Amino acid sequence: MPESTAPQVSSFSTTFTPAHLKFINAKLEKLSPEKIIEWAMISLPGLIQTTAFGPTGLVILDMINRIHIDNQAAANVHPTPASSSASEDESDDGDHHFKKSGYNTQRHPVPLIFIDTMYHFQETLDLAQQVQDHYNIPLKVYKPLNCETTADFETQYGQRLWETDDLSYDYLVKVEPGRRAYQELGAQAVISGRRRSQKGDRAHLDILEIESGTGLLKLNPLASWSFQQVWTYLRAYQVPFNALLDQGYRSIGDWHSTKPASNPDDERSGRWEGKQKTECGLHVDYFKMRAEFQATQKKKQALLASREAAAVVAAAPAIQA
Ligand SMILES: Nc1ncnc2c1ncn2[C@@H]1O[C@H](COP(=O)(O)OS(=O)(=O)O)[C@@H](OP(=O)(O)O)[C@H]1O
Repeated sequence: MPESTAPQVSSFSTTFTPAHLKFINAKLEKLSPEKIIEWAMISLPGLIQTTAFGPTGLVILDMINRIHIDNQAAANVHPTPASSSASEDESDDGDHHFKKSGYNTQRHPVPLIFIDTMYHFQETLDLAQQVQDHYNIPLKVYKPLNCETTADFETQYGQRLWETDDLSYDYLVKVEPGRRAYQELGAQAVISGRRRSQKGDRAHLDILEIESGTGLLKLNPLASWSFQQVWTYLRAYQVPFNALLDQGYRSIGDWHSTKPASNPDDERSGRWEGKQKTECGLHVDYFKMRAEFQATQKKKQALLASREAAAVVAAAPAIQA
């Protein structure tokens, strides 16, 4: 049974009371997303961004890069462009390179993680590469435990696990790898691309949340934006985006649970179509999810054991005869 080590408790957020959180959120509500992100980059230790390269996450990523560039410029830092030769460096001053090369030559200041469920669209995987090239960022990819390929996953858990045991599927492909990422990177605060206009559980999303039990901070800097605002930003700043958006997709997850949006007023209407489900588990109570997963595994093991015992009993008369 895949297990991460016990979830760490964020030492930073343990100093927050509910009153502190309310106060901070009231302040954050008055800030633009850029200012929220800037505040987080300065104030929150162990800050990382988790993204499936949805339109919201791409806006956030672009904003982080712009803030980083501005900060470097303000601090008069002159990074060496990855592509320039030594002789060019001698003839031009650093500032010239900085302006000429733009943010493609900057080191990304907030670690970026992507959970590869093994069932993403090829368009999403292509975009992941495009984004890394565009921003010159080292992407940290996390996969289901002990799985390099889809075949590895299916050897361990069977084919189309989402049809037979949706909860275990979500835990194995998203929740556990995500938690492993947070542990390994020492994350204390995680930026996500959720927005209130995505409706469902997200309709009343706070900008800053504290995960119960672990104290992990979750920051949703674009909580107040509409899809249209996100889209306008992407086009205005020429941010790379998923080719599936041009085919009517609005929210993009695994290929087997994602379709173009069926309702133009509900951007997540193409996710888990025909099911009650609205979340993959990444943003629900971690301990509850883990407990349910463990209970399901126990039941499966008990069932297997009783089937094996029944088979032994059934074979017994044949052996005696
Ligand atoms: N596979 C994967 N890897 C890393 N991070 C992920 C992943 N799936 C979801 N997320 C994070 O959740 C944000 C909302 O995603 P979705 O609207 O697609 O919903 S869901 O999480 O799949 O239910 C999503 O926002 P974006 O950054 O806009 O993609 C991420 O912050």
